[in-house]
Amino acid sequence: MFSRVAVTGGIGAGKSTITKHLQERGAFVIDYDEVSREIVAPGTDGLRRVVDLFGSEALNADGTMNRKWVSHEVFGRPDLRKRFESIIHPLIFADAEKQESDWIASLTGRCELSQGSGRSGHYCKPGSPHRIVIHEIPLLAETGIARWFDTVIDIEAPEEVRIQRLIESRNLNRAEARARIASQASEEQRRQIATYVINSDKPLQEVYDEADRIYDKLCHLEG
Ligand SMILES: CC(C)(COP(=O)(O)OP(=O)(O)OC[C@H]1O[C@@H](n2cnc3c(N)ncnc32)[C@H](O)[C@@H]1O)[C@@H](O)C(=O)NCCC(=O)NCCS
Ligand SMILES: Nc1ncnc2c1ncn2[C@@H]1O[C@H](COP(=O)(O)OP(=O)(O)OP(=O)(O)O)[C@@H](O)[C@H]1O
Repeated sequence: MFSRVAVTGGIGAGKSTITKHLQERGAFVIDYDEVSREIVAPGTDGLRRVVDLFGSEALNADGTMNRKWVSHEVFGRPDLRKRFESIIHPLIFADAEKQESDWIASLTGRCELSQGSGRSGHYCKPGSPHRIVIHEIPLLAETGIARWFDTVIDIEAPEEVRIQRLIESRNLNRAEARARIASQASEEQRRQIATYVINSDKPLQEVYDEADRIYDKLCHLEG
């Protein structure tokens, strides 16, 4: 069988760090931030629609989307952010669904598929090797799609810790970090949709050990 797992958490909480670790343990990972870049690459319908919304100021000289400029426009202006997201999110979900279907197709022969209750409608038969697909979705609580997943792992860290991480590693200043956090669901809202919560405000090895315990449990599920 396989399990559909969502990893979520506020910006800078440590989602990518944990997901990358679980990828090394064999999970198939779909990174929604990465997909969000691909669907606005030069020449895509996504980028054309973004330019329709914002005008050509949304473009860098080389024709790529000017992410810094778009960030300044959308964070702090919820109406504009919603319009932007209404273009981007359906494209992200469609791409992620395709990545998952392709992955399922690649399991054929290695894992017997049967109809199941998941969104994709396929589960590997009991007794087949267990596979985990992780969807890394920053805005899981915001987009209301948690029910698509068998398990939701929520990564959390105190806001000040996340702000410091963003300043150090993301080239964001304090005001930009705060504006992004203010655009996201609250910790309480994320906890409400979570099967498991991992606090990432501790040494990385301890975080990995906690993630491993959850991963091991998921791998032994029977379907
Ligand atoms: C606004 C954009 C251009 C900023 O680009 P930038 O390179 O600075 O950030 P990046 O894409 O690496 O995202 C970093 C983090 O910002 C946060 N974030 C991104 N988009 C949003 C949003 N619409 N609302 C709240 N937080 C967001 C997430 O925590 C994400 O992990 C970009 O994030 C984007 O296109 N956002 C819309 C797509 C989206 O919603 N992505 C989240 C996937 S569900
Ligand atoms: N337990 C930890 N201890 C120290 N630093 C950490 C820890 N977890 C994550 N970090 C660091 O914090 C930064 C943000 O982590 P990461 O990129 O995993 O977060 P994220 O939730 O994926 O962020 P985003 O929402 O921006 O994609 C990175 O520089 C990472 O190395």
